This record gives sequence, structure tokens and C-alpha cells, in this order.
Amino acid sequence: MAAPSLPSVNAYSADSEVILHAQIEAFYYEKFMALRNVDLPIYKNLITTFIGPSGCGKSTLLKCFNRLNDLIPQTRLQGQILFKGRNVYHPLEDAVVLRRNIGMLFQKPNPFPKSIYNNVAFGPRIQGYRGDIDEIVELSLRRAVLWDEVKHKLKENALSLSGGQQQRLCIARMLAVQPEIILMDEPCSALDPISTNQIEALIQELKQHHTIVIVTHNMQQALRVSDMTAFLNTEMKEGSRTGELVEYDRTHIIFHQPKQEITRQYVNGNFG
Ligand SMILES: Nc1ncnc2c1ncn2[C@@H]1O[C@H](COP(=O)(O)OP(=O)(O)OP(=O)(O)O)[C@@H](O)[C@H]1O
Repeated sequence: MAAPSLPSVNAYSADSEVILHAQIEAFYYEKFMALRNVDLPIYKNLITTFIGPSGCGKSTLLKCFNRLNDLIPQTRLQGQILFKGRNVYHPLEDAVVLRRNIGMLFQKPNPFPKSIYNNVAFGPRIQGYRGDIDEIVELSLRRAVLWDEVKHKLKENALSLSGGQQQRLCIARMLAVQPEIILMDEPCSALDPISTNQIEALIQELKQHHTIVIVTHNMQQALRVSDMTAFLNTEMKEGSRTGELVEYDRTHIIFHQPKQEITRQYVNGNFG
């Protein structure tokens, strides 16, 4: 089933505010250089997608933004990631606080094996929130368009929900701690078309209050949901295939009038 065409409320303009900025000279897994020369501003309240062939470093780049790569031993970033002008890799920056501001949604929904309620209440509780947790749980579930489906069974285990519901629950769990930025790594690839439509519609809603960055292999999804698209590809460098940013622009330009021939080939499915 084709997803409905969704209206874009916010759009890029020359004075769009840069909220995140990757200025990466190189990123290494041990000695392997996975990314090189990526200079990529992310604009506030827009949806940006990363596209490119498998292994070009889309997920690696995404995980630089909230320092999730720090959890992998022997990784190293040369360069900086600016979040509202501050380098998140500065030794005095707190990665835990950063990940609260820059939340992440994964390919496979990963709710905690707890009740639906406790999944959403978890973040506010560990932050020591003193207000009405019931209210935050309801609001977050409503914003994730899940409330009507679960309001009568909040004490049931989250793992009893369908895949699409679990993914919306993970979104509600993230919204409960009010992140400014939401990173999504192929958020719909494990979902059926109806759940995919629901998540895509939700992503459009969320950009009113959040900045969203999505890795996707689905060209149609990038075209449907995003304002900006970055195309990455690999280049043979010093004996290994290193990811590079080829082209970054408004999504309609990347898909219909790209500057690089290789981008045109990729978005048209004629890629070697
Ligand atoms: N934990 C890791 N240790 C070592 N190398 C890694 C690790 N994670 C990723 N890589 C390598 O880094 C490169 C980029 O991987 P990454 O997952 O970022 O690419 P991707 O574009 O997201 O790929 P895909 O579309 O297949 O998910 C690949 O060569 C990959 O093998």
C-alpha cells in the first residue's frame, strides 16, 4: 500500500537554524577509517535523511551525533560534532545528558520487558521528575498516537504489543524525556506497510517540536518524509572502503536535480 503524501509544514530556507553540525575529518573503528571528510549541518525542526549503499557509514554518522559510538571499544573521531555550537566530544561534556537531548530509535523496536506504563515512566523517573508521572505517560502515548490502543492495558507487558505498536511505544518512551533531536536508524524496516504509514505520519507531526534525522534504505520513504537528504558513498582510500558525503541538499533536489551523476544513478536505482 502506498503511504499517503504528507504535507511538509516546515521547510528549508536560507535562514534555517543549524542545530547540529558534523565536522568529521575521520572516524575510525580501530584502524579502519569508516568515514572521512563529512561536513554536514542539520537544520532545526526539519527532517533529514541519510541515504547510500550498505556500508557507506550512515549508521556510524548517526551514532556520532549522540556519541553512541563511544560504547564500542577502540573507536575514534577526528573532528567535532557541534550541538547548538558546543562540541559534544569535548571531555567535559556528559554523554548521558547528551543522549537525553538527542534520543535514538532503532531498526528493531526495543521496549523494556516491563509494563507499557513503566516503559514510558522510566525516563522521567530516573531524571527525578517530581510532577505527575501519569500525565507525562498519557501525553507521551498520545503524542506517539498509541494512547487509544493501550489506555485500557497500561499494566500489560510491552512485549505483548505488535511490532508497530512497540515502535510507537519506543517513540513515546523517548518523548517522555523531551529530546530536542530524534535519531532514527531505519525505523520502519521491520514494520508492515500500515505500521510504516503510521510511523511516517507521526514523524511529520514530531517535527513541529523536534529535529529528526533518519537513516533509510527506502528511497520512497526519504522522498515522502524528508526535507533534506544527504547521499553518502564509499571511496577506496588507503586500501579500504571509506564512507564520504557525496551530496547534501533539499530532498527534491537530490531526487530530481542532483548535481552529481553518481547521486542521480543511486536515486534512480542504476547504481553499480
Ligand atoms: N562495530 C564495528 N566495528 C568495526 N567496523 C564496523 C562496526 N560497525 C560498522 N563497521 C564498519 O563501518 C562501515 C560503515 O558501517 P555502517 O553500519 O555505518 O554503514 P551503513 O551505511 O549504515 O550500512 P547499512 O546500510 O548496511 O546499515 C562498514 O564497513 C562496517 O563494516
